[in-house]
Amino acid sequence: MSSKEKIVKALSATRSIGIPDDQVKPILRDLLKTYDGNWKLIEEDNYRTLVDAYFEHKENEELEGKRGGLLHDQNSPISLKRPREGEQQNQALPTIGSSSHKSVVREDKMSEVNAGQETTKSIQHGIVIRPSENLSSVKPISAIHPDKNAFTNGNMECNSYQICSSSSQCARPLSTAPFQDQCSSYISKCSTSSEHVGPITRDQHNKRNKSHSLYNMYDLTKGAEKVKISWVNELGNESIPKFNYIPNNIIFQNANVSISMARISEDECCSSCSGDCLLSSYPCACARETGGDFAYTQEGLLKEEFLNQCMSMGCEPKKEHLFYCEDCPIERLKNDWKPERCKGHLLRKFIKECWSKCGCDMQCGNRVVQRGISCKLQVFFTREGKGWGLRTLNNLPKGSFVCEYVGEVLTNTELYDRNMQRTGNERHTYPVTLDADWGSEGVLEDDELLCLDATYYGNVARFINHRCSDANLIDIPVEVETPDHHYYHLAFFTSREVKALEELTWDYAIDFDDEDHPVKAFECCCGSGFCRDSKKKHKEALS
Ligand SMILES: C[S@@+](CC[C@H](N)C(=O)[O-])C[C@H]1O[C@@H](n2cnc3c(N)ncnc32)[C@H](O)[C@@H]1O
Repeated sequence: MSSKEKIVKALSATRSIGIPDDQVKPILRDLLKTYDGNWKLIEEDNYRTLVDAYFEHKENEELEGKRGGLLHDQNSPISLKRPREGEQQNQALPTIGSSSHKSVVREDKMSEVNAGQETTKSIQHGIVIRPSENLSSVKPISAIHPDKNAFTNGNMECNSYQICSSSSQCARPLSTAPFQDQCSSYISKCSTSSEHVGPITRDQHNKRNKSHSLYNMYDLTKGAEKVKISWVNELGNESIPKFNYIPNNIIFQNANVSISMARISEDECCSSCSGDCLLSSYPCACARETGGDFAYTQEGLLKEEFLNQCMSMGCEPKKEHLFYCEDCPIERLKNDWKPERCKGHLLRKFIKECWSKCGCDMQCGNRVVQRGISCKLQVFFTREGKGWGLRTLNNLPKGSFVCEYVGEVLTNTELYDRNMQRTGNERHTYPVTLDADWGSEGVLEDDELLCLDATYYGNVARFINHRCSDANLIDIPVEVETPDHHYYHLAFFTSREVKALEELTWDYAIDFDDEDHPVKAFECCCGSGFCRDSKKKHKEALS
């Protein structure tokens, strides 16, 4: 069917429920723009997205009319105007959608944190530092055994309640309450809620979508990223969960992240460079971390060799990639009075990007992650029972940067404390440990080890679901402003070519068979032929 025919069909569907063509046309034009011309998403469910968008638009128009303001100009019926870069950062952070499963703890925490956010003082590349006095209502850290959270993962370190920031397999799941068995409830929810046939009426729409906001649907970042990120639920009524979108990490309270020019030596930057370091005749100091060769190609992709090395290190780490500590806290946790010898901790490969002390410009080819998301992404409700997921709307070549994992920077102790306050009813968890450089720092105490928690504040990466072994994303640690690797950025790159509309997935490195772990892992619905969740496979075999 030609585009013209598709438009005629769409207009006749909306006309049949009384929506005038001239009013729906600009909405359709905007949806096509947002979905990158993907008609499938508009046609599905008898043009439900289009009808929803129309009613949302109408509601917003009425609201604005009441307030005496104009929502948009006539040429742009759905105004998606975003602030220019930089404008957003000193504003209150945007809140998304509404959660159908709120917890008291979460609500309390949100208001506490919101109180602090208004007085954000300084914003430094990648990290917004908030004065701790604004967060004085947040519960102080209780005395916790330093190793209470730490668990062994074969030859790797992980912390309980956290996703391993490594593609290696862990011998223990790193799960918290939301990692509990949720698949079945999701599936039953989906199958009952997707029965809508025919375009919906305004009343139906109002009842169902009270909390939807057209603006959120078009861009869940609310202008915080360079690109808009839309979200859709093609299966039911559930709205996107409530969280505050932040494009850069924010320190929660006690995390020791020291960013200073003085700490960056001349050897650790390229102050004499200019323009684009990738074009210079010899690699500058910033390529030293990656063996004298930049990790990126001039097209902005990760170099194949570097990517393959990272992937194979994760799957089958060699002895030289492992750090063995003398008094391993992980082994000590298992058997305090007679600990076994350390099994080794993976020393991961880092990318090092140029930064503010370097002489090159922002368009330098060695500044990919810090420039932020540039591909077209969409958050969608998955069919398999995993909740929300992330997909790409464009084909992505192997080695493409997708996004960084962004959240609040917490110490492991703070995360433990936060987890203790959870109700246990949360469906999903969003913490990641920054433990890629275990070896060089020696054994870290829990109030030194850093984590990222995207539960309340995070970016689009919080929607990336797990897939066992053959996920299409790999997480790679990236040094930007802190040469010591205690704090770093965690960036996702495609590990192979990914086609438009494919879900983007990441191997959380969970061991689903670990019966001893105090918290049950979620039942894996990844659908991979290499799925490690044997219980799930067993269930499927029986049915
Ligand atoms: C980082 S969140 C991912 C986004 C989440 N699906 C959502 O709706 O917000 C991690 C949570 O997603 C769910 N999840 C991720 N991968 C899954 C999988 N393969 N099977 C089942 N649930 C999964 C689990 O509940 C997990 O705690």
